[in-house]
Amino acid sequence: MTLERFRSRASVQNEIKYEGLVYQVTIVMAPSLSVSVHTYDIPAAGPKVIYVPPPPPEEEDAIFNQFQTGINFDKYDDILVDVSGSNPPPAIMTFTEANLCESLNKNVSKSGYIKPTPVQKYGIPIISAGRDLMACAQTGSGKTAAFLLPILQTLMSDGVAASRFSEQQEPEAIIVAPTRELINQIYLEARKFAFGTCVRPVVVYGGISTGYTIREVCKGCNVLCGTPGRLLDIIGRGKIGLSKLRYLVLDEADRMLDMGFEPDMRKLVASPGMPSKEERQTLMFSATYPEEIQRMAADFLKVDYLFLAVGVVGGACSDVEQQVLEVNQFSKRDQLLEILKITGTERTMVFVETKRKADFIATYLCQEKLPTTSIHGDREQREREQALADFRTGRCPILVATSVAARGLDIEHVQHVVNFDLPNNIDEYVHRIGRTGRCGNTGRAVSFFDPEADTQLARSLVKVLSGAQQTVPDWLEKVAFGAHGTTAYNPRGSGSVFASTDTRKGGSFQAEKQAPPPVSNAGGDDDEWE
Ligand SMILES: Nc1ncnc2c1ncn2[C@@H]1O[C@H](COP(=O)(O)OP(=O)(O)OP(=O)(O)O)[C@@H](O)[C@H]1O
Repeated sequence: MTLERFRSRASVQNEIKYEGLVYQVTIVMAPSLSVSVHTYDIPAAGPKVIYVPPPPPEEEDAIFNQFQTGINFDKYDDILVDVSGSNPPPAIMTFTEANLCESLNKNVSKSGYIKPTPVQKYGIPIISAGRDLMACAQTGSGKTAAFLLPILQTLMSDGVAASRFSEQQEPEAIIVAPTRELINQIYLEARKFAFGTCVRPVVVYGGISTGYTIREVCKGCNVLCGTPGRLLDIIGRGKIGLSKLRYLVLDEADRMLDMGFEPDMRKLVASPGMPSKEERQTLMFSATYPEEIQRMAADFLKVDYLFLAVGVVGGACSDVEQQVLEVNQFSKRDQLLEILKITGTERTMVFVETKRKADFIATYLCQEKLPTTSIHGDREQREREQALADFRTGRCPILVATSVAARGLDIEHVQHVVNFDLPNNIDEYVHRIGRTGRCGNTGRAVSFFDPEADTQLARSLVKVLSGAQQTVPDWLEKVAFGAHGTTAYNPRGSGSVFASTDTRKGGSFQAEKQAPPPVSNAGGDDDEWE
């Protein structure tokens, strides 16, 4: 018998999957024992990702690089706030009342925070009191610190410290967000507030080397920030234990629970060792909460969770001047050029519907000698991070983006947002225009409304514009209420009036929307997301 024939009969083959590779181990039992190992990439995961992102800044100045508050920062105090649910703790008015420990207080001051924003005034004591929370506050109004500060405060006062000596790390907090760039931003915020303490945040997301990610986790991990896919992967590999978990935070919670991510979130809470919702604290934050998502969110929260609404749930930030132009498909490019010629080197984000279009428009603008970069789900992670860095530094003051950049990104000096293509649901619009007008600064958003494609959005657009005290063009009102012969609904009727929309009380603002969005919020490009 030849050795080959013997192998086929008497060998044992085993496949071991580890760090993005399949190790195919062949053990031949006789005539002499031999072992061979072949490796290949796990096919489903595509080519092995070897990108290791540049290390985060170490210098204090860069860590505490501040986003300057704007002239309207104090106007946040005028926004109506509603907390629903039983026995909410009283709000705090100052950071001093938050009783933060010395290091955290120092880091808050070094970040340039002088007084808390409304979502912080109400959110911090609710979280410190151990309550579950669903919080809704407008874009750019400080939701990240609203959950990070009370979590870090508890971990610091309990003397939690990262340990390098364990193969399996057991974080006290897990934070999830829908995109790589956003979770990295949250991680950098956590790292800033934890500066000089023993609490160690770590970030895990797709598109970077798994081996590198695991090594980072194994250096010690108290606050694990992750996108769902990579988070589940790391947990599945046994690198993360959940027995010490106290906090589970869903940022952009409505997105995390829509049909794109809901299965992953359910998998996460069903992971072995995950404390039940009664034993952990679950916190959800977003600027938008469709009612059907709120109802489903209750599955993840304790029955007595508190609902915090700062202003109108799903409302746009009124520091953004919104303009809607009627533009057909074929004149969009010329209109864009006109706008960009006026805005000059001011930082502008241009949102388009598809990845291909993002490349196409970015190339077109570069040919027109406008320094432009782009970000979308088909670009490699290295390119995505470079694009964002070029935009942040102003090297490329124009960023063409798909939905992947719509939520959460906090980039200073973004004065303009252009919706080259409108998204197919209004919540996505609210998030996109919220990339400007942040932290009390003013901004401007121009949207191209193509009657051929965008009519279904008209009514909710009118509602959002009037809710943010913006001028509603007559033609848009006609499109919204004329063509389809609707009711005596008055688009300006209730927009400026505060309306709480805790579904447990029965909603109002969201309920008035025409054609509620499908349960997916993703916009056109679902594979943009983690
Ligand atoms: N109390 C404060 N004082 C000064 N600046 C603050 C304060 N709170 C937050 N900021 C800054 O405001 C900016 C916006 O905050 P953040 O990104 O948390 O907003 P957000 O509400 O999460 O927005 P989005 O809905 O777009 O995710 C950040 O640069 C943050 O550092």
